[in-house]
Amino acid sequence: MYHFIINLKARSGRGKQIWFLVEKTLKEKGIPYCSYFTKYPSHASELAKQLSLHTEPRNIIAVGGDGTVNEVINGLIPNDNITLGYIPAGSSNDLARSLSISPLPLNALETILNSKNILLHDIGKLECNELKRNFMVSCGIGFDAAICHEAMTSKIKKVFNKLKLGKLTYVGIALKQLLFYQPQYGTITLDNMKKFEFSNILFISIQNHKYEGGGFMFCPDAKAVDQILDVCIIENIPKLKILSLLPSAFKGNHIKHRGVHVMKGRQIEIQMEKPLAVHVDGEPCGMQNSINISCNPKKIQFLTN
Ligand SMILES: Nc1ncnc2c1ncn2[C@@H]1O[C@H](COP(=O)(O)OP(=O)(O)OP(=O)(O)O)[C@@H](O)[C@H]1O
Repeated sequence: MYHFIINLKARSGRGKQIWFLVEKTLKEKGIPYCSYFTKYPSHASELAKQLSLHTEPRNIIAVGGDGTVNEVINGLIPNDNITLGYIPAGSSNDLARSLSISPLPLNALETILNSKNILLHDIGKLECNELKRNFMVSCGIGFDAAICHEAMTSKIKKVFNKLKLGKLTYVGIALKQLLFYQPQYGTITLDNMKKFEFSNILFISIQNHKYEGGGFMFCPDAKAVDQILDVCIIENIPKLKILSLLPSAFKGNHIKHRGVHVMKGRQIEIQMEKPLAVHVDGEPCGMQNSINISCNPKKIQFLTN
């Protein structure tokens, strides 16, 4: 049985059009399904939790953006009876990009209905004080998270999304953040062994997948099945140079630049001088100066081609 958790508000309402198409096809094909609509932020977590408490096999399909999938995996209790599928309906869709899930909803639906392979997908885990949040794609601290924080409350994002210009909002917010952002001293410790110090960190991104932030290939070598996290640190680069560096990250060519460091680890500990914005899968997680990141030992079964 397919259980769809749908965020109709994703991409400023585009989720609604996408669900209309998907539901029409399910009805035409006579496929049994249940649908649940998110009514408020974090509702997807509650729905996923309730669905995963049952013992019979269930396919839980998230329809929305990366934020919706994030909420689903934060509620889901992974077990052998649960498989997760995804129909992208967001504005950045980094999960779909990384897993080569079609941006066309009916193609993504076909993949789910005809799925022959189950991918055992890693789940990243961010911990700081009381806070514990899982992630599918990435988490980050600094400049990139500050953009997520601002985008979440941006009225312009809603307008631009409706005009199918959602990415322009992020460009505008990124330019503004870059202008005022103060790079900071911080340390990163890998696997409780290797400690690195950086004097002027712009941001640190910790990733399961190679893409994040709407198509930036910050960690070209990341794989979401190896229980290893890839880390990209951008430090000590003049602001004007950042402007030329970021476009090169769409193809992963940023890693050749001085000031870009890519590393891997199973246990990542980050200490910053002052609290900075933190995100998981683009969802804000407050201001923190000390975070720990690792992979959950339990993976999630993901429906793929
Ligand atoms: N009914 C609702 N009303 C208001 N907000 C909601 C509702 N349902 C879910 N949300 C919130 O919508 C937010 C954004 O969802 P999502 O990330 O799926 O879409 P997006 O931002 O358009 O896409 P992307 O993350 O790919 O850019 C999430 O933070 C979630 O908590």
